[in-house]
Amino acid sequence: MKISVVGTGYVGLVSGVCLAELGHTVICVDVDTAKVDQINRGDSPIYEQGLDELLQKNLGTRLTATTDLERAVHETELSMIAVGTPFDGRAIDLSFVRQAAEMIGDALKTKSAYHVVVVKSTVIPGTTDSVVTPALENASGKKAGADFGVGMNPEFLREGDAVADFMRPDRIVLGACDSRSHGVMRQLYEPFTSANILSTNSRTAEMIKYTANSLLATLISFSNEIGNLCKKSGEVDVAEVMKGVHLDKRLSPIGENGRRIVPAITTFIEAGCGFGGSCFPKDVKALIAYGQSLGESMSLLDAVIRINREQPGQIIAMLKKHFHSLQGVSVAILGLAFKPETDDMRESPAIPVIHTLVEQGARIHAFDPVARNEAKKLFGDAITYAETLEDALADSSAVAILTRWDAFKRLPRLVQAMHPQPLVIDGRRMLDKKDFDRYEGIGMGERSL
Ligand SMILES: NC(=O)c1ccc[n+]([C@@H]2O[C@H](COP(=O)([O-])OP(=O)(O)OC[C@H]3O[C@@H](n4cnc5c(N)ncnc54)[C@H](O)[C@@H]3O)[C@@H](O)[C@H]2O)c1
Ligand SMILES: O=c1ccn([C@@H]2O[C@H](COP(=O)(O)OP(=O)(O)O[C@H]3O[C@H](CO)[C@@H](O)[C@H](O)[C@H]3O)[C@@H](O)[C@H]2O)c(=O)[nH]1
Repeated sequence: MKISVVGTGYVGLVSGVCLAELGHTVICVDVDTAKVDQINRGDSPIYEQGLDELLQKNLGTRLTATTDLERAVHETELSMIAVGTPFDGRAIDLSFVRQAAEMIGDALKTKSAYHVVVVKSTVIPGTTDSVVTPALENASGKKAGADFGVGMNPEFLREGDAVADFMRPDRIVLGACDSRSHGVMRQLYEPFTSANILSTNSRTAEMIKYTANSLLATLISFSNEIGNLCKKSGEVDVAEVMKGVHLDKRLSPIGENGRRIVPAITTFIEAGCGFGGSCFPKDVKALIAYGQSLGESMSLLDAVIRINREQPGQIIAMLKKHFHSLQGVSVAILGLAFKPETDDMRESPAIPVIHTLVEQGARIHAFDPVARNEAKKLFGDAITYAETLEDALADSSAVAILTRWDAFKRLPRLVQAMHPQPLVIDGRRMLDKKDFDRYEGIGMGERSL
């Protein structure tokens, strides 16, 4: 199938490259000439495991990039809109989606063959039907359903695992205005014979995406609230508590052989220093705003966001337990991006942690295996940036782990060689307390083993 993907950010580029790998012919379109040129050189503008290899493998044969949206629409059967939908504090900003739809509609004006337009961006329920479809109809002078198809296909990939998630989807949600559009959209994913495909209307597809992210964010804030309580209640460890809770057969069913089926919920229950990234904070806030615009209080999701906003403060509180003042204290911060395997700093818990520590006079030596350049754009000279884990630890009085990078598992050996050992603050509960002289873990009560 011939596909054009409009927007070459995380979602657009990963989708375009992976669809080409599946055998489709893909034209990636972006308004950003520098990005387009970079893609055409075989160099991905984003850091994502395995993406460069697949890009280089398919480039020039099944994959090309361009700024010429009109040509891309004319040469393909389906266009995917994968542009940003930032949250402006009150509602999601649909200007990029609207603009992309108008540009596609303009191109459809001079195209006689049937074309399907699919929204892949995360948009609030009703957007595809009441914003995208009218924009396409007005610009093209044609009628949705009769002259062209429209659909909504939310994306569930995780940054850092985006290629693997796209290539092995656990579900594909297809919303569309009619069965013809549904049929064309199904062809996109024909190679995925074992994925669950849920066909519905666009409004439901839009709601599924927000609900999925809101549930995961809720699980995290729930674990963090319980973790903060465990921390204060003595010999209690949130990791053990969650294990005990999730052995409930209603959460982790038992199969016919008497063994547990893959536990239903084993992830997103890890207490930590909070969730970040370009999706959870934005999507939960957007759903709250949408719900409140319809008269719903959305109080549960409001609490999810409030707990998350306060959670990085746990790192500061643990440090303050050990240092009378943070003035002049040398702190190694490990992990700057919002999670491992990405250089994405958007809404990273490291941002409030570092700003607070700098305000209180601490000296920060920060290390992240891939996010150093992105972090420099945010913190400039206010902190120093280590090249290696060893370099970050040198002369530190405290070490705070903010993301779960595998590389940080070397920490016990490195810390044990230091005299005196720095205080270790484990914001992701990835290390063993027993390996350190002085250790504080999120959600781990004072005297827990
Ligand atoms: N990042 C993720 O992990 C993720 C996962 C699932 C869903 N989403 C959703 O997917 C959407 C895109 O997110 P992203 O992170 O890929 O965004 P992004 O900001 O990384 O990329 C958007 C791209 O669209 C381009 N663009 C804007 N207007 C354009 C136009 N008119 N024509 C062509 N290109 C245009 C921009 O130049 C940019 O390259 C958002 O709605 C987001 O919520 C993101
Ligand atoms: O038990 C956990 C799991 C995650 N996190 C944090 O949650 C955030 C988000 O993590 P993750 O979900 O792995 O990353 P994203 O790339 O933001 O992916 C989410 O957001 C995407 C964009 O909508 C969706 O497509 C994905 O399905 C959804 O998992 C990160 O800051 C993690 O540190 C925790 O604190 N505890």
